Amino acid sequence: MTDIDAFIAGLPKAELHLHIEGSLEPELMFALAERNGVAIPYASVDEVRAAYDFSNLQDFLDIYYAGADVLRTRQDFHDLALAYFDRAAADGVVHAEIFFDPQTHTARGIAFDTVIQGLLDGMAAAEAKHGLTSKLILCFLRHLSEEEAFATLAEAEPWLDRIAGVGLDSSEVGHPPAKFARVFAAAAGKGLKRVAHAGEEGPPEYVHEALDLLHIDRLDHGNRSLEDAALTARLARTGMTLTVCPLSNVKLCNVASMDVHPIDAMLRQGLRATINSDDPAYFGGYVGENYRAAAHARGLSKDDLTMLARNSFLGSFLPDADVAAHLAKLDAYVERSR
Ligand SMILES: Nc1ncnc2[nH]cnc12
Ligand SMILES: [Zn+2]
Repeated sequence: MTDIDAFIAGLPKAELHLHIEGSLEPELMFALAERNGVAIPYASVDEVRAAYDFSNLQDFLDIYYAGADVLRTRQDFHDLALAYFDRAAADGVVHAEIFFDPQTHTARGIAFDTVIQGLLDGMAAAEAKHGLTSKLILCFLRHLSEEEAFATLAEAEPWLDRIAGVGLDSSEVGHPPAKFARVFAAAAGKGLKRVAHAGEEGPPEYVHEALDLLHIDRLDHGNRSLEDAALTARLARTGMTLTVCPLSNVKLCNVASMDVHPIDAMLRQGLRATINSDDPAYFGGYVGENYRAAAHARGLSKDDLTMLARNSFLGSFLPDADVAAHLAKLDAYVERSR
């Protein structure tokens, strides 16, 4: 382990961009398929991993939605969540704000309540086991209609005190944020925070829409904002958090290789960038691996890494006092590491 790797391992961090369905490891996929008597189109774990070769977001999404079919019971969602939290805790994650895609499950006849109860069970178990705190963000699938998003928000109504915010994910190009302006306004009216994937594959215009029409509190990915200097300056000036996912960007061919990843350029331009894993079971690594890959390829310094971890707490939806407590622990860690 290099000095930088050891520094990253011990660095307290929050993860702000993680799709819980994207943490389904092939081993758990097989175990759940067997437990639930679900047929899957793979003969072995190696065959599953070999299928994870994507040329774009849609290639990945097709496999990701198919994989989620093994998730059937409250216990399954608990097991999925706790497996993620175990990995995250091992990487120094002390707080996680995780996405879930209820429509992927309700469309298959799995009740919204089954999904959320299982995830909440997993979150409680993680706090008891690791002291790792977490929040839930309900994502609307943008390839589905506004009407379906409103129906999902209605299903979430009994659970609103357990949901921190709403997000927007799935196929970006052709499904601009504008399509969801009214449902995001309704979510805001219910006191929910708002985040959206924008500028992952879609143009800078989608980031403008996410800001101006969805009134987002946090920007997921946002890479293509860099193509628009005025937009980049606006994001920097307003202290907007970007949840950047380096391994995802490379796996989905949005960035040609880690050697040219713009994470350091983002920091230099004053953006509040963070590092996250997106769909770690599919993209080759959890948050620690994302930090390590970016650090080695882009020559990130300990100061850069500390800034990324600091940004993860500043960009979280934790109360100010909790953020301050996390930052104090981060500072103490950095001081000890000098
Ligand atoms: N990277 C990503 N972009 C859009 N939708 C997603 N759903 C899961 N991962 C996603
Ligand atoms: Zn994502």
